[in-house]
Amino acid sequence: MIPETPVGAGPAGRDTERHRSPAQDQGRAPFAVSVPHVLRFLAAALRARAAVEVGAGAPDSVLWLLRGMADDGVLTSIDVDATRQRAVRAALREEGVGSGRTRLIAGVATEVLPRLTEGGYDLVSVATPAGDHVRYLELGLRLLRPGGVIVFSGLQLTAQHGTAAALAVRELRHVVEEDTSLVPVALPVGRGLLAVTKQT
Ligand SMILES: C[S@@+](CC[C@H](N)C(=O)[O-])C[C@H]1O[C@@H](n2cnc3c(N)ncnc32)[C@H](O)[C@@H]1O
Repeated sequence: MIPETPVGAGPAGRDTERHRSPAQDQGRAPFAVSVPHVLRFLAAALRARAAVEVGAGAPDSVLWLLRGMADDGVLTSIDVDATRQRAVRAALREEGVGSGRTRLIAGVATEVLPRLTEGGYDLVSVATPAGDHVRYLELGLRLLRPGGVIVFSGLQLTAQHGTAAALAVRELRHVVEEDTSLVPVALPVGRGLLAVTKQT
């Protein structure tokens, strides 16, 4: 039997019953089809000690990534919206997450990512709305150590033809398919998820 994972337990902090989001509720289940579960799984499988998140938005993805990462792992989270980052910082404090576990950077991802260490990361998670995904793939792959993974969530894999979201997915898919060194998997999780690793 797979043991139930108590929400908030583990490296990211203590359990808090008060402010439970839908994603956290899913953490009560042994397993669930959810983006946070995939992020935690990838972070754990990769034994991630260094990860990057593009588009923190809400605290959930930050907390679940940290839960999967090594106890001393550091998550660098980039978001252009400083207000959202303040909310993330407050949630991390409330969960008892040590300040050394995260590096919150307020900025435009395409400007911040090139400043990060090449080959220094196990996992890159992209959760921004459709737009610069091909650029994020290029910049994200540069950051990964051999065997590292870049994962896109909220991709709208089934977006209506002709929409900006559909175009973004088509472009990303085209670039991934063209590069035979890349190993992708698309999953119907959330609005659609694509994980890519590079075969070396
Ligand atoms: C959908 S939310 C992310 C949700 C969150 N990761 C979760 O699942 O809990 C998207 C976030 O991307 C941020 N964002 C959008 N464009 C960005 C950019 N160019 N650079 C950095 N952050 C960006 C937005 O401010 C927003 O907070």
